[in-house]
Amino acid sequence: MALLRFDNVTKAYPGNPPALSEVSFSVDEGEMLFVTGHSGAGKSTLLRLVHLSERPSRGTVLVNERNLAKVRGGKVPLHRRQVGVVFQDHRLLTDRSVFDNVALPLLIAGTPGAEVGKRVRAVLDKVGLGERERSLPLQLSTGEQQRVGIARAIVAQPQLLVADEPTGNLDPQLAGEIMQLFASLPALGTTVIVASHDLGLVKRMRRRVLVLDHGRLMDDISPEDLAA
Ligand SMILES: Nc1ncnc2c1ncn2[C@@H]1O[C@H](COP(=O)(O)OP(=O)(O)OP(=O)(O)O)[C@@H](O)[C@H]1O
Repeated sequence: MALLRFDNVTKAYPGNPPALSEVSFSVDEGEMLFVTGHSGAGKSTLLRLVHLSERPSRGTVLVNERNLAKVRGGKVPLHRRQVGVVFQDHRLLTDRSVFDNVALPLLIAGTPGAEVGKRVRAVLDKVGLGERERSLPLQLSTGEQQRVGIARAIVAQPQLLVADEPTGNLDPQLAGEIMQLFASLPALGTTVIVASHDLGLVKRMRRRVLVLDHGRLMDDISPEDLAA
C-alpha cells in the first residue's frame, strides 16, 4: 500500500503561475527519496502539501489512502503528529532550551516523563549535540540549530518525515552524516522525503529522485538508474 500518493496535484498561489502542475507519484512505506529541482521549482510547496501547511488548488494528496482534503480543523494536529518536519528556517522556540525544544513532540503525544528524558538524550547524541541540551537555540551555530530541528522532527518516530534543505547550513562532512542518519530511519519505520538542490549529495545517496522543473514532475529516477 502506498503511504503517500499525489494524484494530479496542482497548487497555484494567488497572482503567480502554478507552483506545482498536475503532479502524480506515490511513495511506499519504508522508502527514502529526494525531491530536487531549481530554486522555485516547487520542492517546498510539495512538502507543505504533505504537512498540511498548504492545500492543493486541484487534485488529491493521500496519506495511508486518506484524502488530506478531509483532514480539517481539530484533525490537523493529529495528522501533523504522524508527519515530522524539518524546516529550512528551524523554527525553534528561542526561550526554551535545546532539551525542551526536542522534547515538545513527545510531550504533545503524552509520552511519560522518564521516557521523554531517555529519548531526547538518545536523539541529541545521534545528531552530535549530546553536550548542548541546556543551551538556548541562539547560543548555538546555525548548523547546530538545524540539527536541533532535525532531532525534534525525528524524536517521536513519525510515520513520515519531510525535510526541506535539511543540510543547507552544514559542512559537507556533517551533511553526509545527517543524510546517513536519515537513511537509517526507514528501518525504524519512518519513510523519508528530502527536498534538496544539492545534486552531488543527492547522487551520492543512491536513492529514488523526483525531479521538478517549473512545478512539473519531469523525472522519477530509481536508485538503479541513478547508479547507471
Ligand atoms: N506563499 C507563497 N505565496 C506566493 N507564491 C509562493 C509562495 N510560496 C512559494 N511561492 C512561489 O511558488 C513557486 C515555488 O516555490 P517553492 O518555494 O515551492 O520552490 P522551491 O523549489 O522550494 O524553491 P527553493 O529551492 O528556492 O526553496 C515559486 O515561484 C515561488 O515564488
